[in-house]
Amino acid sequence: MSLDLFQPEPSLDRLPLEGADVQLIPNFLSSGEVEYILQELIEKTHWRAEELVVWGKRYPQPRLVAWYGDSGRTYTYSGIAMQPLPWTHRLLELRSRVEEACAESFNSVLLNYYRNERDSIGMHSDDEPELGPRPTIASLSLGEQRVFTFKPRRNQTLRPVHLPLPSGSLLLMKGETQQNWKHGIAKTTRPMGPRINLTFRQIGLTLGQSSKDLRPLISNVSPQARSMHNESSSDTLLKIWRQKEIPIILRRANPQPLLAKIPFAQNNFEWLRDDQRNKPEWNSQYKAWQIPQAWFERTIRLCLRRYSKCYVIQLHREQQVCAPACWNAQGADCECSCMGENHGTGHPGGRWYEIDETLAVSWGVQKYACRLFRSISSA
Ligand SMILES: O=C(O)CCC(=O)C(=O)O
Ligand SMILES: [Fe+2]
Repeated sequence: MSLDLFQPEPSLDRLPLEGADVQLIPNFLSSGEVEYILQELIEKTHWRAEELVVWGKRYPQPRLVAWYGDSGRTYTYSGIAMQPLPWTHRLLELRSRVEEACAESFNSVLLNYYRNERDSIGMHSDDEPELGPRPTIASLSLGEQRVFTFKPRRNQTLRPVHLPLPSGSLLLMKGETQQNWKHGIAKTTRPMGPRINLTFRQIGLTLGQSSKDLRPLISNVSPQARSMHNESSSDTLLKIWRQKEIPIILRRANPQPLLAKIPFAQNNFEWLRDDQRNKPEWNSQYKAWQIPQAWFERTIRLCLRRYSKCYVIQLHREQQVCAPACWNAQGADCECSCMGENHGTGHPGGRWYEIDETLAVSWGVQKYACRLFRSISSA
């Protein structure tokens, strides 16, 4: 094994990424160090082959993973609350070197093992609430060089940035990076050797039991398996989902159908259909009716007429500035930052509903708003 005695000084290159703070230290580890650490990590890490469950269907995750860290930092992985494995000597050594380089401290590390060119990680942001609003993530790469792609989350005028991550490099993502950009590593057709990536993170307080049964319902088909969520608001959401008095309309990302959970009545099928050409379909897994997206406004009005109250759960774009399109809206659809508070207020004749309660909940990379609608006129 050869040691590089004359490594160049690590350099800190800041990437020109708008609304982000990303730095790359190309030679954080020497090639000699990488050689034995990579082999040791491949052999000694307790790798897990995870599965993603999306709508009841299982998909193997295209890489192996492992989670190490301080005890008591529960981590929710594909709906399973997981305890980290205790730090090994090697991981502690790497952690202290990384901490020194970026003047931050970390209490956990996620390892990803990309076995070959077919392994990948889908586009995602590491924006789980437990990481805090402006997390620093230090990402150490060993082995085959793979291309790390950044794509803007909202500002579509910005172009994707492709950054090759050399073996031994340390990538630091700080500040607003996770709020404004997604990242991922695509599969390639060119054969690739093994690569291990370690992301050091500072995880907030223990989450406790996760709300497993609701999770697959509103997580979108993101290959990003790791998802942590805000437990108190997700528990409230779970209670809302389980109650049987007030109907719930859940609008997920397009093109998935709406889910309508309606208190039991013999004629629900006919009532929901209301002479439409399409038919509601019963989803026995979620005990809810699947109905077309286009029925959103009509179904809310139907529910308010019959039950006078109705929960509406839909995507919430926290960063989307509330604008005239929202104030002058006539319908119930509102994804913007006001969570429906200003919605339709500028429209003469007023709204046909009031909002009684609002709840924002993070679920994986998505944010949802749950609003309780109450009818105020003959809807
Ligand atoms: O493998 C990498 O470089 C990225 C891993 C990553 O984004 C993650 O674990 O969140
Ligand atoms: Fe990530």
